[in-house]
Amino acid sequence: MSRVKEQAPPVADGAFQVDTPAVRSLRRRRYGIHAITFEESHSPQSSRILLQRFDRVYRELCITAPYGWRLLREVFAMAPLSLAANLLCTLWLSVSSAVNLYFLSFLFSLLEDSFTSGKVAAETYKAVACGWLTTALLSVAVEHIYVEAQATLRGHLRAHFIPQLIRAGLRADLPTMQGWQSVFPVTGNFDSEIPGWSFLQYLLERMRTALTLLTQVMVLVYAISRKQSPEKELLIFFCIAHPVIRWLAPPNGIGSKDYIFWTDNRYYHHLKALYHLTFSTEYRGDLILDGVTSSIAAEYSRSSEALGIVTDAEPYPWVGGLLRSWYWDFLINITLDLPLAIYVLTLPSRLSPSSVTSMALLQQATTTLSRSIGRWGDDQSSVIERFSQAKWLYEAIAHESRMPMGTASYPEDAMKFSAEGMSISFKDVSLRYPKRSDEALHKVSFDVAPGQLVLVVGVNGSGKSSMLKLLARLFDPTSGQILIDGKPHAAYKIDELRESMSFLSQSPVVYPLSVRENICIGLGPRTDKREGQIAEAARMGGSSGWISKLEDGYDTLLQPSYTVATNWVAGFFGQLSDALRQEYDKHTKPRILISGGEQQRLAASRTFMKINNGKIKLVVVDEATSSLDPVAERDLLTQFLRVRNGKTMIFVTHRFQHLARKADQIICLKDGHIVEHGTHDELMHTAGEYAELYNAQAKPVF
Ligand SMILES: Nc1ncnc2c1ncn2[C@@H]1O[C@H](COP(=O)(O)OP(=O)(O)OP(=O)(O)O)[C@@H](O)[C@H]1O
Repeated sequence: MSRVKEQAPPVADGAFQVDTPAVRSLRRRRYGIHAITFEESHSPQSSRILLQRFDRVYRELCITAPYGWRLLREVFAMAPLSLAANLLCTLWLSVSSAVNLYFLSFLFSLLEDSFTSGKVAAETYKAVACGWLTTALLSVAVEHIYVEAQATLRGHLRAHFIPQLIRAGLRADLPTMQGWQSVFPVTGNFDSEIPGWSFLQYLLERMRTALTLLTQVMVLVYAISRKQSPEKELLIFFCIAHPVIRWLAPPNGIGSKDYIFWTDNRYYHHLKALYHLTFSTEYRGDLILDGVTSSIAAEYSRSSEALGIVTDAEPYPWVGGLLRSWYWDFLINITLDLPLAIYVLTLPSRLSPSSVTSMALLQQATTTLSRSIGRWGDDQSSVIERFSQAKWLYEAIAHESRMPMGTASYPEDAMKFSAEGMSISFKDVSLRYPKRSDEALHKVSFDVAPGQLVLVVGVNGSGKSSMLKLLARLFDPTSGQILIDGKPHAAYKIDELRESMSFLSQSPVVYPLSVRENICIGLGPRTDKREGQIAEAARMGGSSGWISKLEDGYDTLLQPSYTVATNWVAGFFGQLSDALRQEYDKHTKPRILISGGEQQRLAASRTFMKINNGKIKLVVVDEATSSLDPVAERDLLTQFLRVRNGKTMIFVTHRFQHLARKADQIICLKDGHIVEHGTHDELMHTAGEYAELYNAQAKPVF
């Protein structure tokens, strides 16, 4: 990777926003195509600033440390043996290198004695060698146990925290989940998601490195202090020079500061999109149909030329266009490699048995210490950061929906469940979505009596789906009130209210579960899901036909969430052996594509399963037949009308001829306003918006 000349930054490089007075500011840099923004602490200029910084760290620790402590206690309570095994292994691995160093220095002093006395203490040599060997064997065994102990502890954490996170995640409202990354400490990558693990690992690692360093230094000091030779001071100097220089050197790159980076280079984005288009199978069919395959290469070359030769390496902390001055790296290297050279060069003037063993000890000591210091420096995160992660985890687990939750049961009279539909009143309801300047609904008012069939019509973007989202409380109105059975919508327990509604949306999802689970997902865990009922729901939704053609029938996984992993280099470049490739094919579950119409039928079957088995008082069907053929659409609507049985039903559809005369009332929306409202005959009479939409369905285009 080559560093290229820095491009002109969009804003002048330097501090542009003071965060905490005199302590933190944001700085910007450019590195190739990337812009980087990071927090930088000012170098302390006065004791006052230093004090402020300590105060800040102290206050943050006071807030976050109790969470870390709570996490540790919880881990101890749930997996005491596993935690103890981790601690003991860490302890041994921390001191083992110092023990090795001790044996080495002991061996050297034996050698020195042998040189000066001319006698070889064979038994002592043997004892030291045995001790050394045992330590090495023990370390190998402990490494193995440590790997297992870590895996077990991760398993405990996963089993303990993920269910709690899932419950909290499901409690969150829709607007919160749209920015879930800031609320929940998950990346969406389940395979590597182990809540609390990075915190524990950090503590164990820090403990290991600190102990290693401490014991190594102690052994070295002990070994050197026992030496009789005049080079004692020289040895000490060489041993500490490297650690001290590394300590003093500024971090290479952004270091431990928080940073974000992005690229606003439009050529780069364009190239990335074209690359994705070419190699992603989902676009290939459309690319061929659109006849653009030949122009993509030319388009790529054009944009590539416009981009020029520029680095797109991601600015990780250790680069980021912020390399430290060259002399620091020079000093670090020279203090690591040169001591031995200097020592050897000056050796002839004072050659002794002690000098030879000192040389070997020096070599071993600088290498070992340097490794330990490097290990310490590798993890740039701070204690506060890790404790904050523990705080974040507990706050996420305790997360409650920001939507005010009611306490009233729904329905208040449990006996009325299936007997009567839901009554709905919208009173001057307006809705403005976040980050939108216009209102999706403006002062909408209407009443629906229990058991009525309501048709909502209007052109695209008129607010039909928004009205239904309010009913399900995906959003709350910006102003106005919604009454359900005479009570404010928000007064009810939201789960109970939603359990009595059944929604079939305009873009149904296929969950990454089996066909059977896709049909049953709306039901509570305690509901009896008999095969006959599932088959009946599939039949009513029009899914029986296509499901019967699947090899695994109802057990088919339509979107497997787990694919077989390979060491991708071998896999991608065709170097996987035939035997492994066969194994790969055997375990790879392909994604089974079903048509848009089949997806809608599957979702409809799910809705019927809920209607047949739940206590449904309201059925909402939002443009759910758009991909169905006319026969399937008619059959589906007939099925809905058959299960009506006193339930309130709301249909949103652009093809509403079948339903128009059956509807008790029709609401016609335009630009978020109700422009017409009444029965089919009344609205046709006025010859307004509704009549135009109705007649347009029958009119030929040409
Ligand atoms: N989540 C959202 N965030 C911001 N704006 C939204 C959101 N959902 C809908 N809108 C906007 O609200 C307006 C009404 O949208 P809505 O989906 O309710 O219309 P619709 O009548 O159902 O349209 P269609 O017939 O195309 O389904 C549109 O301008 C749309 O862009």
